[in-house]
Amino acid sequence: MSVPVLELRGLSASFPSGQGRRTLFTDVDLTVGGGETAAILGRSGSGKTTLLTLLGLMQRPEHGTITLAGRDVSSLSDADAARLRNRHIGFVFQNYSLIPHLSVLDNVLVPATYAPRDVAGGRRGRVRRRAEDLLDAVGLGGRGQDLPLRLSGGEQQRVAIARALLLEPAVVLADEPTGALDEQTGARVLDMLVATARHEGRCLVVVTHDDAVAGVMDRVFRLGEGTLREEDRP
Ligand SMILES: Nc1ncnc2c1ncn2[C@@H]1O[C@H](COP(=O)(O)OP(=O)(O)OP(=O)(O)O)[C@@H](O)[C@H]1O
Repeated sequence: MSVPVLELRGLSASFPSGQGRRTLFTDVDLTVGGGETAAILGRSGSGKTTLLTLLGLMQRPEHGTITLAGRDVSSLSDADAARLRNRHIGFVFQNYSLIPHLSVLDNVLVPATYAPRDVAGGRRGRVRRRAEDLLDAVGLGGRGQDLPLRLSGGEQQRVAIARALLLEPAVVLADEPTGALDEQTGARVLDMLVATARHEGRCLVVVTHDDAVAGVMDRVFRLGEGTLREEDRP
C-alpha cells in the first residue's frame, strides 16, 4: 500500500438546529495514500461538501483527528491552516471559481500569490513557467492571456485543475468537478485529474453524485445514515 497522505479518525460534524444540534455524521474514518483516488458518494444533504471542507482544513472538526502526511492538522490556527491548505491542498470546484478579471495564466498563478517566498517569491520565473507548462498539459497552451469567460465550461475547469496543481499539492480535493460539464467533457476532465494523481503520487478525493465518476476511482466511499462506509469493489 502507498504511504497514507490523508487520514481521518473518528471525525464528526453537526450544526445548531432549533433548540439542539443536527448531527450530519459521526465516527468517519478515511485513509487515502499517495497516488490513490477516492470517490465520496452520497445523497444531497448527506454532508459530502462538509466532509470535503474538513479535509481541506476550511473548518476544524468537532471530534476526531485529521492527519496530513503524518502531521496532526486538526487544531491548527486559522492562519496556519490557510498556509498549509494553500501549499499542500489543491481544490477544484463544480463552478470552476476562476477570477473573472484575471487572465487565464494569472488565475493559474493565484496560489503562488499567497505562498511563502521560498515557494513562489524567490522563484517567480520558475512558477510562471510551471503555470505555462500546466496550461499546455491541460490543452490550453496559447490561451493564457484570454479572460476566463472567453473559454468554454470544460476549458475553464481545466484552468481550475492547472491552478489546483500549481504548487504540486500532496492532496487534490474536487467537489463535483464534472457536475457542470457534458458527459464527454466531464470524462476528459476526470481523466486528467486521475492521471495526475496516479503519475505524480497525489491523493485525489472527489465528491460526486455520479456513479460513472466513482467508477474510475480506486476506492469508493458512501456517506449516508450518519457515517462513511467503503464499498466493496469487484
Ligand atoms: N454551517 C452550517 N450551518 C448549518 N447547517 C449547515 C452548515 N453547513 C452545512 N449545513 C447543512 O448540512 C447539510 C449537509 O450539507 P452539505 O452541503 O455538506 O451536503 P452535500 O451532501 O454536499 O449536499 P449536495 O450534494 O446537495 O451538495 C445540509 O442540510 C446543509 O444545510
